[in-house]
Amino acid sequence: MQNLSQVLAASATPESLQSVLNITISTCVDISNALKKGSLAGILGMAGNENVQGEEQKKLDVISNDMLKDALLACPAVRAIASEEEDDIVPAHTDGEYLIAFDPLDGSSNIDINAMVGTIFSLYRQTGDNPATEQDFLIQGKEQVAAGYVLYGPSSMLVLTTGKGVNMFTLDPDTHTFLLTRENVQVAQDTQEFAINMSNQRFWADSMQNYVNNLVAGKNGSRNKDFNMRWVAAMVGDVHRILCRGGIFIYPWDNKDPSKPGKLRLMYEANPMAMLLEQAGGKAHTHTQRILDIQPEAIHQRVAVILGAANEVDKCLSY
Ligand SMILES: O=P(O)(O)OC[C@H]1O[C@](O)(COP(=O)(O)O)[C@@H](O)[C@@H]1O
Repeated sequence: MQNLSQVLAASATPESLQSVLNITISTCVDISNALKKGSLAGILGMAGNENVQGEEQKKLDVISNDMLKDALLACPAVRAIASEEEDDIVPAHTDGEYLIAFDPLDGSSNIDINAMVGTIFSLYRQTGDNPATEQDFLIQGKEQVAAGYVLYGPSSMLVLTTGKGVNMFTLDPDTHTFLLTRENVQVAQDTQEFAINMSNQRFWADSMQNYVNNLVAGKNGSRNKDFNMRWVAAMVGDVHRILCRGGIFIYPWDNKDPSKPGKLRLMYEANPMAMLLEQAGGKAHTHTQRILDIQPEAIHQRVAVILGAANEVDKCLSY
């Protein structure tokens, strides 16, 4: 079975990009090992601070962020980093080639119940003579040179694209290496499985309420087929299910806080997942545009997300 380095070399991935990916992913192996210890290592529970999003940080949000930050700032190919847990971007090496944005621990509400969580990352190639600024990160998602996530579940899995399809790797706990277990993943065009937090239904736009009501109506409704629902409460887990067996994932706009266009963050949640879905033959949109075409305005910008099976995303948008 091929390991990650062999797959990256075989796909002619530039060595400098390989170095950033290898450091990111080997740090995820350390995070995976830490997670396995859980409360034995005293790493569960709250950290006692709030992040720039106004969310209470979990201890593991901070621990995983510090592990990735320290490892990436020490990598000469890294120009700067941006993280869900960092207020501002952090410049690294001015002569570095890559900007990396990451969500160190996605699905934080699942940590203390021992459910699925993950690390999501997005890379851009950019050089410059001056230390990087936030402005340097505001690049459309379609310019990403790599995107992926590590899912910490029953097994730890890496799902990665460098723009040449999507591959899945499984962590061998004995050798601590990711081995290729599924190549060139493709998502079915149609589906009968949807993922959305139904408890927010009364806050959605009428169009979204109509769309979801028709899913729930199943055979008795205009869709003439039954739909199943799943909600992992960790985007990384819901997207992984869709890459494995299809489906649609939606975190729509809602009027709980009309000032926010959505809950999920563009740079280190929506963009990397959108690149993975499109590389796997799926689609990823907000209510109004393709996510990878969005011109970012801020590092922690939020967007609505509708992604998954291409025909079902089109159906949802038709509402
Ligand atoms: O709590 P809700 O409304 O179900 O939202 C769950 C969503 O929020 C998130 O947990 C947000 O991510 P973080 O945990 O990184 O803040 C997503 O992973 C998930 O899809």
